[in-house]
Amino acid sequence: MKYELKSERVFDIIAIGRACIDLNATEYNRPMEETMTFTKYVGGSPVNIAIGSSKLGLKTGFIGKLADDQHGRFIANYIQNLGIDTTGVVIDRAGHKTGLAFTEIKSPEECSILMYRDNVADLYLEPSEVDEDYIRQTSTLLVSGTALSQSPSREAVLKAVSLARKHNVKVIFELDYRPYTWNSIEETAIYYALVAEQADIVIGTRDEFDILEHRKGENEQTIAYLFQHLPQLIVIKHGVEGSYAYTKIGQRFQSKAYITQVLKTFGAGDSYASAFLYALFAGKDIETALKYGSASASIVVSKHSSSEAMPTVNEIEQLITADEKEAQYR
Ligand SMILES: Nc1ncnc2c1ncn2[C@@H]1O[C@H](COP(=O)(O)OP(=O)(O)O)[C@@H](O)[C@H]1O
Ligand SMILES: O=C(O)C[C@@H](O)[C@H](O)C(=O)COP(=O)(O)O
Repeated sequence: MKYELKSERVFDIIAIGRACIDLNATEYNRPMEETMTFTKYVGGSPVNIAIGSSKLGLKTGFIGKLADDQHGRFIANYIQNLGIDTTGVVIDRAGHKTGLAFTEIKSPEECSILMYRDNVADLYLEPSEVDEDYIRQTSTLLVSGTALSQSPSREAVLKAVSLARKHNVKVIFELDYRPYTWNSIEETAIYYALVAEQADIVIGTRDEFDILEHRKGENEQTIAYLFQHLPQLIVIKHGVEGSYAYTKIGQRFQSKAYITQVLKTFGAGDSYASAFLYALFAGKDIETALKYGSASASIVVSKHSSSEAMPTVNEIEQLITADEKEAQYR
């Protein structure tokens, strides 16, 4: 079964939300208290997805607010050099700062993120800074849940979603739940539901769907709820246990995670989303798209960064083929 995304506009994907800095512990397998050096990368879920998509050859743009500082300029240069369109990027003139994510890698299983996100420029994107003509040029709009956590970014995103609907742009909602940017779980559930009900594709982990539904649920309950609304395709990730895709017409697809030598666990979701979406644009069926997402995530969790480590199509396909060959001998 296919859910085809058509590459018929100037952009395949425009992502909206944060572009920040990841500072990943250079000496890993220890607590952050004992880490003396960090390596700098571009980070932030939606820009990571834009980077991953662009590396896979999709025509990609980004809408977001960058701080007028060294970090903001580093991010802008990095994404421009990758060929991501930055027409929708706005520079903050009010002194807000770039968000920082320090990552702790205690062991491959024990990773955490220490985020510095007070007064971050990305959450100051104004509705007036979202341009209708830009949105109408894309086939899909990728919305990050964190961008809904505070005003005015929340209203900017709601405006983008409404323009997307007006211009027949498919809305992809990546739940991307970061607890520290929200005031309460009740508030998160309200805005998540608002956007999820209007999205065409919703992607998240099982835990993130629990936040959206404000209850501990099962996949079957989630799809029964969301398929009463606009979504056509729902992807629910279960970490190393694999992932599922459900269609409105009642199909269910599944992929395992590709076992690898894990260095750290973050970056999995963003690389998964870019490769899954790439595969839908490439005309692959949903089951194959799940494999692309899972293989891409497996590659990224074996490397040090989230953004820089985003794989090429060739790397993803080699991993899938090698796994299939190996399965013949198992
Ligand atoms: N330890 C792991 N080894 C290999 N693949 C993994 C691992 N953890 C996650 N993945 C892959 O990444 C996907 C997304 O991971 P998950 O942890 O569910 O999302 P997120 O990173 O958004 O929290 C999973 O569906 C799986 O394919
Ligand atoms: O999203 C962030 O702000 C931090 C990311 O850049 C970081 O690399 C990360 O946590 C990615 O996590 P994922 O959701 O597991 O892909």
